Amino acid sequence: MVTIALSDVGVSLGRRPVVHDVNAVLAPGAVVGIVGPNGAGKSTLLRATLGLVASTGSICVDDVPLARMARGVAARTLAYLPQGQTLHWPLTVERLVTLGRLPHLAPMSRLSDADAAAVERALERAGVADLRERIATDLSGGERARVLLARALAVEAPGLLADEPLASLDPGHQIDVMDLLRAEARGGALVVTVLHDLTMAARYCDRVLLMDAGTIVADGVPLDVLTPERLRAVYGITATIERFGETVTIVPTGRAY
Ligand SMILES: Nc1ncnc2c1ncn2[C@@H]1O[C@H](COP(=O)(O)OP(=O)(O)OP(=O)(O)O)[C@@H](O)[C@H]1O
Repeated sequence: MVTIALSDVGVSLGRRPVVHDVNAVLAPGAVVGIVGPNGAGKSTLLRATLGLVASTGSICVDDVPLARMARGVAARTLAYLPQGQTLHWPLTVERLVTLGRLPHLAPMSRLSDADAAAVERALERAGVADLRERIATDLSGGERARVLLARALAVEAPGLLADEPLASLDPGHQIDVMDLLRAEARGGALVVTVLHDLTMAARYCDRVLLMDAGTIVADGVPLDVLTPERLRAVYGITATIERFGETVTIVPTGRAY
């Protein structure tokens, strides 16, 4: 289990402040969605939380300042699925997913049976076991996205930070991935995921952080956060929000000018 505490987090890129005044405690056992318009700072916040970009304020992972954690420990604790990653090396899917075990390996050591079993579980859970012999650079965008998710799952970290895991996926695979993220959380993991699909955020997230202009402007259960007024103010859209029993649908209907 892992808890991430963000206090007054800020990030500047190229001298531009792109994230500021972010405060949140992210506890295990939940799917936390980060939503907000393009350029709001979602990916940058995720990258700062992983120590991939320099930040101000404080980021603690289980009460340990991220800056003081050894890289290997951080990499075993927080798995990362980056946004739209391009693949350059013609590796087989199985080898690519095996790279997810790197944080667990001592230098020059071989994969253990436990590593191989973790890779197998990740291939199965991401639904890409049948692609294992394929060259990853030859895959379609959606297939590649699921393979990269499998690589992140292979880490078997207590925290999973996923940046737009639904991009390129067809509706069935979107549901599969969100079901999988929810299952991870129900198993005790902390799952933090950037999403653009507000219906998926409302249906699958236990908590939603709505970002605008570099900071969190609302934080809570999805339907408390994703109100028509906020969607108008933050995204500049009108939207219908409907509930059918347990099922929620948020459909953007137009621009609100
Ligand atoms: N290297 C950089 N130098 C300067 N500004 C940058 C740099 N990288 C990103 N930015 C800016 O930081 C802001 C936040 O970018 P970020 O990628 O975090 O947004 P996002 O909310 O994830 O957006 P999207 O939904 O489009 O993926 C944007 O305005 C972006 O142009």
